[in-house]
Amino acid sequence: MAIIAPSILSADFARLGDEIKAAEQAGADWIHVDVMDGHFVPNLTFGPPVIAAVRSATKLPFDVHLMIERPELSIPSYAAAGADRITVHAEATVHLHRTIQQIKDLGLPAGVALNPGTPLSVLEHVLGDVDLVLIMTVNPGFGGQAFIEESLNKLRQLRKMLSDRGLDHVHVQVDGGINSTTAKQVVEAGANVLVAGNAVFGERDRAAAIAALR
Ligand SMILES: O=C(CO)[C@H](O)[C@H](O)COP(=O)(O)O
Repeated sequence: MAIIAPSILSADFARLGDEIKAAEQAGADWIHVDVMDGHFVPNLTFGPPVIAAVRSATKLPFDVHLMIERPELSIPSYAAAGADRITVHAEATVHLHRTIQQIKDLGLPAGVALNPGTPLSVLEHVLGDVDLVLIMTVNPGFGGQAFIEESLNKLRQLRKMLSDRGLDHVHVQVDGGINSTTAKQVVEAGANVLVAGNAVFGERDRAAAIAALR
């Protein structure tokens, strides 16, 4: 069964702790934490102090997605703030292999995210080191965008790459434009972790929203 990770980018920031608790009560598996720096993506969200402040709101894992340039400079701060897993963008660090090892050395599962325009080939020599690959199904930066259909081919190719290498245990996560229709499509194409912002926090009944995604 797919892991559902509501993205707090679409939550009410004025009530962030309560929103996270509501997502847990509604049946979420992970809390997806979107960190944006206003440089790598044209939007700015929050950093370690805010994450640390809401960490006690839930026992669910914090799945921290760093949409920031040079993540290697601040990964230890996100770990200290309470990240349970950290995903960096392949496009945002020159030393992807070293950055993955840095996350693993902190005792956390490491993920690599790819923008829609980035080919799977950048994963070729690090695939055996990662716990998760995040296929962005929109261009990162904002919630509420339309799902990019080409992502389905990318997901199928990624699942084949993993299977060919005996790496079926690696999580395949999708993020952007996921709703009850696209959820079915991405799972059929190989995704097993679904990030959803508006499809969860935009709905009054979050439990029904998460059930619909499953
Ligand atoms: O990483 C993100 C944007 O960069 C968000 O997680 C994503 O946009 C979720 O929002 P929605 O499900 O509404 O598309």
